[in-house]
Amino acid sequence: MAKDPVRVLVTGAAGQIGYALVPMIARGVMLGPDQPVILHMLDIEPAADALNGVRMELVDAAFPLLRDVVATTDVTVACKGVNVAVMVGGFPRKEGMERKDVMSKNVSIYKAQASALEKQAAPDCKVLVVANPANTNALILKEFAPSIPEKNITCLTRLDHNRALGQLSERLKIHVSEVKNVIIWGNHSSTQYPDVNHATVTPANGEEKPVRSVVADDNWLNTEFITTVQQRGAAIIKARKLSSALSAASAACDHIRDWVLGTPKGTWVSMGVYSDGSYGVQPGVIYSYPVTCDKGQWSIVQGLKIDDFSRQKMDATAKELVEEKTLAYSCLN
Ligand SMILES: NC(=O)c1ccc[n+]([C@@H]2O[C@H](COP(=O)([O-])OP(=O)(O)OC[C@H]3O[C@@H](n4cnc5c(N)ncnc54)[C@H](O)[C@@H]3O)[C@@H](O)[C@H]2O)c1
Ligand SMILES: O=C(O)C[C@H](O)C(=O)O
Repeated sequence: MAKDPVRVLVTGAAGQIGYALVPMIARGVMLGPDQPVILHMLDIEPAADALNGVRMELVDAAFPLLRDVVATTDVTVACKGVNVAVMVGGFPRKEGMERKDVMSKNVSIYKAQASALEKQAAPDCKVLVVANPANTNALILKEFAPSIPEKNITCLTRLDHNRALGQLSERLKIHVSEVKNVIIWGNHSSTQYPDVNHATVTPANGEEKPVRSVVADDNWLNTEFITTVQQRGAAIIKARKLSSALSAASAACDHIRDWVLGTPKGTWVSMGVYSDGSYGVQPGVIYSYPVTCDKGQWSIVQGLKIDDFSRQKMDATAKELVEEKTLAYSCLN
């Protein structure tokens, strides 16, 4: 018997990420090849024509899984009954801008959209915030939508996680699927800490080994690898004059797919989630942790050994998140 369709909201759907993301969702990349979807697309009035163009292309693409499309500039209509909300709408960083520069514009959007989601979305709606500053936008959304369970509000650090896997696979000249269990700790910003201390490499038909021993270059792992992953967003902006879009859309699909359908046994992924104090991170910020997912619920991987190098980097990114939170509230006053 065919499954009931799932309603997926994409805000900022007329933008770059939106344009890459909606066909992926309509093809089953996010929720599976047997899961029909109804796409809800929201953008603002100046982008209404472009949004209608995207809607027309979705019709023209004749996706078998796509049951309906709602394309609107009305946030109440957009959020009605949605089961998954991917919040991409906002203003992206341009070359030369720091992420803090987009803070004031974007946190006010997330405060306003929090109440629409709270009132209109399905009670079990899973929310993924992509727009920057992603962790702090997600925190504002959580704080202004108190009836949405906090476990249902997350932000995207899967792109950073995938970038770390990509760097290791390039360095080792192996396929990316042979590397797993990197961790992105903290903020989706240049203070994030990409940690390889628990990551492993498993060659086809080979034995699983720690990434550190296979790379055999601690200096590279502790310096260039980290800064390359931290600065990758800026490098893409410099090269494209636009921020990353196809990789962000793909990572958003990975994030929701693993959350809904589960992570493979023995594998964790990185997600920005509301801190419960795990690993000495203060509660009250959305911090990226290693998580496993089962039956639609994520859990933080516990008990990993943290050395002094990691501790200092995990604390630095937590400190930035606390500062961002203060700055966000000052922008809202
Ligand atoms: N977390 C990540 O890994 C990650 C990666 C890449 C980009 N981003 C962020 O994602 C966001 C989107 O990037 P993009 O390149 O698609 O930008 P974009 O400018 O191409 O698209 C953003 C869209 O949002 C719309 N928008 C603005 N205000 C809105 C509102 N109040 N409601 C609904 N829609 C609204 C705009 O009209 C535009 O169509 C940016 O904030 C960017 O920095 C995050
Ligand atoms: O860094 C940015 O502003 C863009 C985005 O968050 C990215 O990581 O590519």
